[in-house]
Amino acid sequence: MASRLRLVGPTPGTVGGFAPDPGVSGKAEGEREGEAKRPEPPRREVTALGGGSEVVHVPRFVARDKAWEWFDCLDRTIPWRRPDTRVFGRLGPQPRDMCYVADEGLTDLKYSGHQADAHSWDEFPVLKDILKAVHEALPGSYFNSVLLNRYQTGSDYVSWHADDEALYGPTPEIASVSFGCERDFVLRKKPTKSQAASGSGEAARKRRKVAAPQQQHSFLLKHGSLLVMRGHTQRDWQHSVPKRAKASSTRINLTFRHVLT
Ligand SMILES: O=C(O)CCC(=O)C(=O)O
Ligand SMILES: [Fe+2]
Repeated sequence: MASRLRLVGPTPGTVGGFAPDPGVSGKAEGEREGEAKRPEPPRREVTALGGGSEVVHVPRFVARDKAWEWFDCLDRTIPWRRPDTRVFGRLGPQPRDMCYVADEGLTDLKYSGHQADAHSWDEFPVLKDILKAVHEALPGSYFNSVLLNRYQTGSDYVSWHADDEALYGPTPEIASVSFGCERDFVLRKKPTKSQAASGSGEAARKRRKVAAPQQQHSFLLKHGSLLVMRGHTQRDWQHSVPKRAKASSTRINLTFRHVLT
């Protein structure tokens, strides 16, 4: 479906935490004497999903080399774990590695029957650097936790879900930074109450598809990209990172969240 896409210019010099280099002295055409040249800010694409839900995508949030430096550091130093979780009643290893970092004293994060042990930011200076870049790119935002996921191959994935736990409040902002292998990130509209009541079987799904094709949006999340979900996105939409046979290398994703205190 056609997406309602807006391209907007970000706050100059703040995106990605990469403020203009004070040493840059060349003047662009039309620039006034004494005015420092600013590097082009990364392009932002804003997709209005309707009903007060919005996604902001910054494909080149982090410069390539810096992003590889961060990838290597995260890959090597994070104590990755693959815990058992319960999906549709079945207990099994989560189909990706994870780690959770949060401010001290916050409400615990529980999902799919698993309680994530929170590490401290002080253990991982690299995460503080990435958090700083995210805060500078999103003035007014405040994140106090991050869930890290590592997808080792294209068989690793995250299934359809919404990050709609009560600890994030009714309209959470979630900032997702990706490194390494590019993967599709797909959003689909949650079924309405009457659709859900019409059944969950294959026949009901087909009936619904004919009556109203499910709204869906897909974003290719590249190395060094940022994607922000805002407003009612967690209430009204689900998201997933599907398996991809062709994805042969590791991807690391960080979702920064604000746990209400
Ligand atoms: O890996 C991603 O892009 C998304 C991860 C995600 O949705 C989650 O951790 O809740
Ligand atoms: Fe999620």
